[in-house]
Amino acid sequence: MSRTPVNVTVTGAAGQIGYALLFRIASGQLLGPDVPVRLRLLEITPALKAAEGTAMELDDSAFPLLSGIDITDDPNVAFAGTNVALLVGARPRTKGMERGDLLEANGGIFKPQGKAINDHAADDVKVLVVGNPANTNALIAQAAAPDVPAERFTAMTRLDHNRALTQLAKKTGSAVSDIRRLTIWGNHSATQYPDIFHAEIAGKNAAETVNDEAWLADDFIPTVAKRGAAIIEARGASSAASAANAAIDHVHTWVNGTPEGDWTSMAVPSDGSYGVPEGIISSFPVTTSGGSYEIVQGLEINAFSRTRIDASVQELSDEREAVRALGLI
Ligand SMILES: NC(=O)c1ccc[n+]([C@@H]2O[C@H](COP(=O)([O-])OP(=O)(O)OC[C@H]3O[C@@H](n4cnc5c(N)ncnc54)[C@H](O)[C@@H]3O)[C@@H](O)[C@H]2O)c1
Ligand SMILES: O=C(O)C[C@H](O)C(=O)O
Repeated sequence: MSRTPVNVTVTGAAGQIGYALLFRIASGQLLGPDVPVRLRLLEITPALKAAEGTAMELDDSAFPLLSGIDITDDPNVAFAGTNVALLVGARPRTKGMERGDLLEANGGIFKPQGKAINDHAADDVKVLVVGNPANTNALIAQAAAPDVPAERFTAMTRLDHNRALTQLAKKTGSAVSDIRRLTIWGNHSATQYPDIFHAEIAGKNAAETVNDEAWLADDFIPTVAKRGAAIIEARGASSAASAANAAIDHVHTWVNGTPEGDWTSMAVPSDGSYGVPEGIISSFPVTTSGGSYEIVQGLEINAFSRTRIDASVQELSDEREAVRALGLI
């Protein structure tokens, strides 16, 4: 291994997603088959032993690209020199918890982590927030890191993007690899809007190919938007391997670029594009190149899409107001 290892921090490393994610990072699927990685695992103190168990299994896998593993319950240590930060650990909603309680509990996690990233991460740090509510958790972390360029803080809607690809492929009898330019707009929540009006299937417009607005409104959109809840209902636990897969996809695309003529979906700080209020972390169509991303510009938004984008963006604005009122941003 001649290259300096890339430091990758994973929070919530002993959780379900962590277990599905770490082995794929160590095998080179996150950054590439020639990029050595050093893993930093952050957990809460009671879960350190479980994280150590996972680290033992990582050792036992003898991954040629894995140059070392550090385990800690201190964010300042976990984010020291980190190049890629995957913020997975979060406080789940429990019975009787109001939305405000959930945001406040997560503020207690993401604010100090944002500050630790601000104070200790490498200059080129890229942050992906997976832990829910992902968009607003990313906003909280970003607000606590004024010295890090805001655009380095992103949240994950790639799982929604991948879910939408498969639903559309099934409906049209095509392969997921035939589909390009699909977009998830807004929040990683049930208000998200999977948009196929600019998508193409084997070069033909997807909405025209489907030609079934009732299916779009009553089947496709709710199936994608409520898929997380459907998985919880079926498994008794939230999606883990598919979420880890999407996290790998998100960072891999961010670092290595989108294919020519295609784009992906990432929740990123809005620059005001498409009427989305500046600063909220909302999902957009983005292209990536050379380790940076750009929001795709100039798409025509029809009335069907406008209503749905606005509804999801309104939810994000409300979440921003709620965390502002709690003093979290
Ligand atoms: N954005 C998405 O598409 C998406 C998809 C699936 C799941 N999720 C979310 O990802 C999160 C993790 O899911 P999971 O199934 O791995 O949950 P999990 O409960 O199995 O694991 C979470 C882990 O985070 C740890 N943790 C809690 N607070 C922490 C802190 N302050 N610092 C470090 N670690 C901490 C816990 O100890 C636990 O090990 C959840 O919020 C879930 O809702 C998001
Ligand atoms: O953890 C959840 O609430 C669901 C998760 O965000 C998912 O989309 O699978």
